[in-house]
Amino acid sequence: RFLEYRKNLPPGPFNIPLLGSWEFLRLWWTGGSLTEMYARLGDKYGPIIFMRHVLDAPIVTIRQYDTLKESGKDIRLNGSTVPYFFRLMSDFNNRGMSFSDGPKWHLNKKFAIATLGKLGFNKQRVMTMATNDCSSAVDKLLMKKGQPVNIEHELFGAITNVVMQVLMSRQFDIDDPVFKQLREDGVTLFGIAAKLKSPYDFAPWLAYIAGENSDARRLRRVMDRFAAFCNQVIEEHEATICPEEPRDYVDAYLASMATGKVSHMSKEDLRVGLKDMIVGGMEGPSVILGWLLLLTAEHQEIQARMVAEIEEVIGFDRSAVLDDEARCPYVRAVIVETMRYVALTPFHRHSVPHGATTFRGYYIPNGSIILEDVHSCNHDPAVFGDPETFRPERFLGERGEQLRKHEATFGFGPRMCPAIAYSYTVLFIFLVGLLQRLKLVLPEGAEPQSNRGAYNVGVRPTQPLLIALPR
Ligand code: HEM
Repeated sequence: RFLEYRKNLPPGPFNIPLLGSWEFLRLWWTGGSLTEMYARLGDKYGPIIFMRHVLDAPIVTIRQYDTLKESGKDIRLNGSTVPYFFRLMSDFNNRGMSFSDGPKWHLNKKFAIATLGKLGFNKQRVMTMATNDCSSAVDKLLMKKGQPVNIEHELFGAITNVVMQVLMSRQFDIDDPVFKQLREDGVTLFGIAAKLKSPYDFAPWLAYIAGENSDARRLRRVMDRFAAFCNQVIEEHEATICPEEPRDYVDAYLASMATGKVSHMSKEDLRVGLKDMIVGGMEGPSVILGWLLLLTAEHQEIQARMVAEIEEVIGFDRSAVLDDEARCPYVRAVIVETMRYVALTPFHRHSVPHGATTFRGYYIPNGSIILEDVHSCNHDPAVFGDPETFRPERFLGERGEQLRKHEATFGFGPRMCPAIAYSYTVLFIFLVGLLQRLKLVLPEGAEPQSNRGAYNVGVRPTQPLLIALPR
């Protein structure tokens, strides 16, 4: 470790041996914001910052678009199997997608992108499913008769059911105890995954003696419940599959596995990968939709401009179809601006799993945690001018198209979210479907939403209440 200190490490603040950087200690003590801390350090040290955490654990933070784009392409900086909790979430066997790496991850991800493209992520099919789910959500909101509703909760079932159909041809009632448990487990999983370091990274055996309420035991229970659920889904599919006509993602995987031509595929990999997609598919779209509607309610002038565009292009009597997305540039701009402004996952966490490496001439130690500071990219004043203002117009026209590249919510390079096109389509359908029939307002006295909401891998709205009135 001493020799490591003498290498050409990236710049960063002073580290106290074994205790790590004073900056982390202060953050832990004062409960400050990680994004603000890195904004301050970035001004001083530049786009690559080196710090140590407790027990000297190396943390390399990468900031700003150009640097992030370059590091995103470097597969050595995009591993996922160093933290103990990540290994637990990939079954300690490098399975699935979100918490695995190496050639097997690459092949599983390639399969997922290709299959989801052919199946439900085929835009027209997603549009039809989303339209139906959105329409029943609007009916439910109208039944609230102007009472403030927790919009994230109300729409969670509708938007999540679209991805559930694509993955496993299932729809759930929002009060279904299985669905509720899946959601709760997804939130717990993200909460634990957000921790920068855990004692189990240094001493995995601690997990054997940890108490019932420790993170290790809680996560183990979450994983067991996901395993039981996914195994049941897989068994049901095996009993009813018709390999020539896959109904959903699980069918497609089983059919491909049965050909025997693909050595990286197994039922265990399917189980863990399915868990990754359920968790990703539940959390991302529902939280972003909540933000989208709250910001729409807060900025009435933006809502009015969207409604005018919808009226002109689609009208109020028919649902949106495939071509409408391109014909409603302002609605699209509002969705992109929401992604940028909120920066749902302000830090993407990867790691360096197989030996030390270098980046832009700097030495990056083996086992380093790589933090991609997405917030710095989405809120770069040099690129966006007024990043703290919610201003969808910035994404209109040719300049807007150029600017979209700097919006980094879905990540960079090979580690990018596999469901980007799907997410934009579903959000478009829901936003149009809701605005065609509802006027959204904030309850009286509600505070404007802050994008510094509670951080739990993703940033959730502080107060997700709004009123839906018939239009
Ligand atoms: C608005 C919606 C969504 C947002 C904002 C979002 C965001 C993200 C982000 C930030 C990552 C990590 C990128 C990185 O580590 O660099 C990711 C990865 C992932 N997402 Fe999404 N996501 C969304 C929707 C979905 C949906 C609907 C699914 C399920 C089908 C999904 C499945 C996944 C999976 C499996 C990964 C892991 C990919 C990998 O590590 O290689 N996401 N997503």
